[in-house]
Formats: sequence, structure tokens, C-alpha cells
Amino acid sequence: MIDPVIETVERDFRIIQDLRLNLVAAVNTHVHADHVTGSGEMKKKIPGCKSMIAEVSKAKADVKLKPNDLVKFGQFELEVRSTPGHTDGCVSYVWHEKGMVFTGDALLIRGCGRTDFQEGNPGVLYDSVHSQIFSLPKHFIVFPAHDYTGQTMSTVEEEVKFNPRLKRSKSEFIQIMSNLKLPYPKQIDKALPANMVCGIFDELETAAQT
Ligand SMILES: N[C@@H](CCC(=O)N[C@@H](CSS)C(=O)NCC(=O)O)C(=O)O
Ligand SMILES: [Fe+2]
Repeated sequence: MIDPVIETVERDFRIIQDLRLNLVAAVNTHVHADHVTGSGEMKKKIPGCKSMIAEVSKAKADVKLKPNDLVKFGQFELEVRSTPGHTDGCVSYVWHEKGMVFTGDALLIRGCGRTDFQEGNPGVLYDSVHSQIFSLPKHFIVFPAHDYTGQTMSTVEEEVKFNPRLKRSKSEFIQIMSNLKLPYPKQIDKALPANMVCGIFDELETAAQT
């Protein structure tokens, strides 16, 4: 499961049970700022499920991923590609056999992750997306972490052609990203510390007491 969300853990757990699946991993694309990860709660429900996130993020997890690592599940595997720029620890997961890429907040549909907090850097993000995602075969399906218009997927070809930010030159992109003036995510103050400890609030309390 990629980027589980704490509020939907019960729902997702029921689906996993209905389908008689064995969840081997709760993998995160980055330390999210707008919601708390469900990785820790899912691990409590499914012993053996391992939480994963990029080592660079410095967040707690069972498996700290490095670029080019392979996340294996059943007969399949996801390739970990480092795509910093929204945060330093952002990764995208490429499922080569199925022609899919899970881009987190690095590449959104006709957009991209903001670069005005955490370790945001528009130049770095531009290079990440162009070198690690736009270099994939054009038919690969793009699944981002968010969409604010109800869309769920795109393709590499569509984003190369139509992404209004990333189809431009690097200097134009940096200019656009520096002038977005977006409001801060509502949950940021709660989400960032919680996501450093797998979304488990008990761990936060323990850390505060020591
Ligand atoms: N309104 C939402 C937060 C919206 C937001 O800032 N989204 C982030 C991704 S979550 S870190 C983003 O990068 N947006 C890019 C954009 O162009 O909108 C909330 O309050 O949670
Ligand atoms: Fe994010």
C-alpha cells in the first residue's frame, strides 16, 4: 500500500480482509505535510506489514529506502527513484511490469508539489521530474499522491505535453513556483511531527517525556 492515510485505515483494512490480501508493506512517498500517515496504525492491525520511507527523510520506519532499492511484493517489485524538490526525502515508485509510476507530491496531474516549506527547492524538483519521471516510457500511468480536481491518474506523455508548470523551461518553472502563494496545509503542525514517527501518537508522547 502506498501512502496510507490514518483516517482511512479502518476502511482499507476491511478491503484487505475482504480480498484476502496479505499486506507486506506500507510505503510512503515522503513525510507528508497535509495528513498523518496510516502506516503505524496499519502495522498494528497487520503484524508483518513493514513501514517504509526514504532514509533521507530521517523518519522512523522498519525499512529506510535508498535510491534504486527494490520493494518486493509477491512476484512483483517497485523501483525506488529519488525525486527531491518538494521535500529532500521524496521518492517515486516505478512498477515497470505494469507501466505505472507513483509520484507522491513530486508530480501532480497538471501540477506538482509546492516548494515553499520542508526542504522545498524548485530547481531540484524540476530536475527530479525531468530526469526520473519524464524519462519513463510515455505510456506509463502516473498516480500522484493528491489531486484537487477529482482526477486520479494521468500518463507521462500527458504531463510532458500539458503540465502547465513542468513543460516550461527551468527558469520559468522556478519563477512560477516562487509565486504560488498557497495557504499552509491545515494539518501541517500535527502532521509533520507525527509522520516522523510513522503516524503513532504514543511515540510522540514518549519522545516528549524523554
Ligand atoms: N489545502 C490543503 C493543502 C494543499 C497543498 O498545499 N497541497 C500540497 C500537497 S500536500 S504537502 C501541494 O504541494 N500543493 C501544490 C499545489 O499546487 O496546490 C490542506 O490544507 O491540507
Ligand atoms: Fe507533500
